Amino acid sequence: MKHMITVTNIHKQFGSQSVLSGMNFSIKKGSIVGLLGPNGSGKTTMIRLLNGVIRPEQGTIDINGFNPMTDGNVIRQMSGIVTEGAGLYHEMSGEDNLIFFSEIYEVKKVRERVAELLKEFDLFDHRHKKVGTYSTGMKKRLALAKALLHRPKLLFLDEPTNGLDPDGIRDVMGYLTRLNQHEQTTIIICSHVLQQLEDICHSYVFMENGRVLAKGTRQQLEKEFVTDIMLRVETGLQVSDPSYVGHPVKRLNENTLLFTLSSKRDISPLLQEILKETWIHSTSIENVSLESIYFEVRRKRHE
Ligand SMILES: Nc1ncnc2c1ncn2[C@@H]1O[C@H](COP(=O)(O)OP(=O)(O)OP(=O)(O)O)[C@@H](O)[C@H]1O
Repeated sequence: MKHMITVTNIHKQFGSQSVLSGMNFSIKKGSIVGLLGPNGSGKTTMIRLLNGVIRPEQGTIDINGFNPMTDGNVIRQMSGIVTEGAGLYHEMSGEDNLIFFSEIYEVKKVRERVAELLKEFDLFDHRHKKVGTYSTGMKKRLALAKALLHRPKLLFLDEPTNGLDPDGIRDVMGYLTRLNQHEQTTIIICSHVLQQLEDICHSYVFMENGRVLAKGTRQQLEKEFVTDIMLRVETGLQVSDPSYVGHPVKRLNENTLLFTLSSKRDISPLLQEILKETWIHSTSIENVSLESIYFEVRRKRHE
């Protein structure tokens, strides 16, 4: 598959502060990628470089064959961006905001496109209200609609779910998944709320202090960084040893045991062994969530 973005050895300083020091990663066309890292790790700076708003001291960026430093306008035409500020006009209605930005982006059939997006984002009934009176969720949805007016092939989202309630988060995530499936839009999401990204991202770039700590699909990261599997089993099994059929085990409460396994392949034989003796009501792997992989990556990198 072809790459939409290739970032090679990017360095960026603000005054004497080095913010990015040798960033390398690439993003496949049509994928959803999570750019993750703690506050101040340089995520927003990276997005601004990709957009051609600021320039690096060193390194190259290729976006679909274009260079943000010289072809910023082409890249802004083919991409949409949602940032914290969102750049909406609060004294204007939601609809007028979208019409205004349609002209900037030279959108064709403005009325139809604006109505379509207002409906898609559940804002049609509120289209005549001033944006200043909108709730946080409505503003976020309008910002997304604004970013999508010109049907961009590439979408940058900086903390798209900040301030949203659980329903709002689910709606935005659902919309992004559909957009990616129907239009093959490449989507880059910066966030530190890992749980929300788990279901929608195809791959991840973990950042820290302006560097890439690790990157890959969840399966790749799991393979590289998760050595032991922690399996939680709700069962009537009575164990007295610190181990059962060769696997270390710890009792968490009356009916719950935590097994440490060296691979997922150990799960079926272990459960079969338990079932010979007693019941099992549920099992779950404790340490393969995106969040625990992320902590494991950081722990291993700091060893
Ligand atoms: N225009 C600027 N001038 C000076 N310093 C800046 C500028 N923009 C960012 N920085 C600094 O660069 C560092 C990285 O900031 P950046 O906003 O890229 O991080 P981030 O990973 O997006 O963080 P957050 O999760 O808090 O949004 C911070 O120390 C910030 O203070």
